[in-house]
Amino acid sequence: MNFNICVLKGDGIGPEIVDEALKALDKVGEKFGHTFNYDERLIGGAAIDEFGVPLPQETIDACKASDSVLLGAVGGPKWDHIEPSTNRPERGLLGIRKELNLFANLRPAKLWAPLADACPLKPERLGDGLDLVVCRELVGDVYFGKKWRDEAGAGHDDMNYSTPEVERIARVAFDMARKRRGKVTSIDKANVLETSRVWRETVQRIAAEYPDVETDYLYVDNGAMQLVLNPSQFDVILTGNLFGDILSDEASCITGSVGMLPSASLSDTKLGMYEPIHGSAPDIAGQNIANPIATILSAAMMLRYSFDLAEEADAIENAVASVLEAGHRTGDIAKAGEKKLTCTEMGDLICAAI
Ligand SMILES: NC(=O)c1ccc[n+]([C@@H]2O[C@H](COP(=O)([O-])OP(=O)(O)OC[C@H]3O[C@@H](n4cnc5c(N)ncnc54)[C@H](O)[C@@H]3O)[C@@H](O)[C@H]2O)c1
Ligand SMILES: CC(C)[C@H](C(=O)O)[C@@H](O)C(=O)O
Ligand SMILES: [Mg+2]
Repeated sequence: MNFNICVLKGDGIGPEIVDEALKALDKVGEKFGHTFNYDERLIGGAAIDEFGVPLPQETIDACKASDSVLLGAVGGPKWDHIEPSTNRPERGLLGIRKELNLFANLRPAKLWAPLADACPLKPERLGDGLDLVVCRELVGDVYFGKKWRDEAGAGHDDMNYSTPEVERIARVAFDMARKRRGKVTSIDKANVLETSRVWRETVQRIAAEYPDVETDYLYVDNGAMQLVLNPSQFDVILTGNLFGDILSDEASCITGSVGMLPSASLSDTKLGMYEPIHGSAPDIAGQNIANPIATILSAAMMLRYSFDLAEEADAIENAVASVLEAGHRTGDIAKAGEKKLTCTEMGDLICAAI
């Protein structure tokens, strides 16, 4: 089959890690007889440099015309002077999420068995290990509320959640829990925030439609603590945009590195956007040492969710497992004294294993 993918490499390590994911897709195409066509467009700082805006209309149009979008990362010190309410690189990412109505951000975090020693938690804390999905609402919350400075110079960010916005992401989480271990933990701050009260009341109502799914409610401060004290209690974490951003980075470090966590951003159509959860890592950009696994696994999620190619997605995930099993590591997951592969070498090994 033929698939058209809009490729947004972005900034920093973005181009390095996306190139490895494209190699993996090509390998899958070769093995299973598919053709993946790539339409490369600019976003983030790269788009600011070329077009003066982080999300040019032609990038939006190309994404909408594609079957799916693969993104690296945006941002970096070069553009850090630009204020958050205007055209920062990150606005390009938020903008494309909104344009494509990607309200459901799935961030699976699992500790791959060969990486047990890269996990910072003591084995007794890990219990049955870490295998959870953060189901993060992605187009609402304080991210998309009005932002302004008043005359006194105070900053304001409006935080909003409507009932329909919570309902649709809650259904995604409960449906997913049914296919997994049957548990949803909804994380909010309902003891303080009105948005979280709407969140909790709505989740409670949707939970009643899923009596077969166990539902738990935690305040986010406790949730953050539970994640490191007893991570195996979590199956699906259902949470808002801001809390999901923070909790997913926290979950990622239990897996050994933020460089291991992929994500799928989904709407109610098949057109999704797939990206690692990490950023553009300016501290290591241009050195060919970034871990490409999160991006390669994001490409696998694209095959699974946008293209319904489960066997092909399995081929990528099994290849990652076998490369880790054989002891190959990039710097972020290597132990002291272990050989550190380059980004390209890791991509090559995964392709060979596919
Ligand atoms: N989705 C995105 O595009 C996205 C996500 C997060 C941050 N950002 C942006 O990226 C820029 C840098 O942000 P930051 O430093 O807070 O977070 P970051 O995720 O870029 O980096 C945090 C740390 O993790 C390391 N790291 C990240 N990805 C890695 C990988 N694949 N392999 C090895 N190490 C990796 C980095 O070297 C750094 O030490 C900022 O402009 C931020 O806004 C973008
Ligand atoms: C860069 C930023 C806008 C983004 C977010 O906060 O959603 C990032 O941190 C992420 O996790 O994808
Ligand atoms: Mg983040």
